[in-house]
Order: sequence, then structure tokens, then C-alpha cells
Amino acid sequence: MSKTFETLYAELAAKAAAREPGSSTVARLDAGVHEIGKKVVEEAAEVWMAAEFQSKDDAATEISQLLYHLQVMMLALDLSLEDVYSHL
Ligand SMILES: N=c1c2ncn([C@@H]3O[C@H](COP(=O)(O)OP(=O)(O)OP(=O)(O)O)[C@@H](O)[C@H]3O)c2ncn1[C@@H]1O[C@H](COP(=O)(O)O)[C@@H](O)[C@H]1O
Repeated sequence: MSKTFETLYAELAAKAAAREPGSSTVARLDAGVHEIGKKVVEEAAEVWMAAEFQSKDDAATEISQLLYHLQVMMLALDLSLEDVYSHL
């Protein structure tokens, strides 16, 4: 079964809680909100560029990466899925 936003968040939260060795997510959380924020902005720009100048598949890839980095930011801020969904 392919991952969803919810299952990815659960996976990342578990890795963060366990401080799983070798996890890039744990390393990004340790780097802090400033560095995570830079990745969010970078990936957002890559979504824009892919949407305008590349293929739909490239855009889908960049969107998936943006979603990942947004989830890392959520974990850094101790925001649950419900905290975000309540604003939708
Ligand atoms: N879905 C993702 C995911 N999307 C994007 N990324 C990271 O974001 C980067 C975005 O690509 P770039 O083109 O910006 O690469 P880059 O310039 O080399 O970026 P940097 O790694 O230098 O920041 C990727 O290289 C990954 O490091 C992700 N890293 C992890 N996941 C998933 O998160 C889960 C936990 O991963 P670990 O914490 O590494 O175990 C696993 O299921 C992974 O598949």
C-alpha cells in the first residue's frame, strides 16, 4: 500500500520519538526550525519551477518533497495532524 500524508506523519513521529539512528528526519529536527524553514522554502520554489517548466511527474515529486518537509516542520513545532486539519 502506498503511503499517505497520515502514514508518513506517523512514521516520522515514531522515528523522532525513538531518535532512530541514521534517520535524516532526526538530523533535520536536530538542525532546527531555521534550517527546516529553508528546506520548506526551497522545496516550495522547486514545486513552482516544476509546475511551470517541467513535467507533471516532476511536479508530483517536488510536491511530495514539500509535504515531507512541512511534516518535519510540524514535528519541530510539536504540531499534530489535528492541529493543522482544524484550520482546513
Ligand atoms: N519522503 C521523504 C522525503 N522527501 C524528501 N526528503 C528529503 O528531502 C530531500 C529533498 O531533495 P533535494 O533535491 O532538496 O535534495 P538535497 O538538495 O540533496 O537536500 P538535502 O538532503 O541536502 O537537504 C531529499 O534528498 C531527502 O533527503 C525526504 N526524506 C525522507 N522521506 C521519507 O521519510 C521517511 C523517514 O526517512 P528517514 O528519517 O531518513 O529514515 C522515509 O519513509 C522516507 O522515504
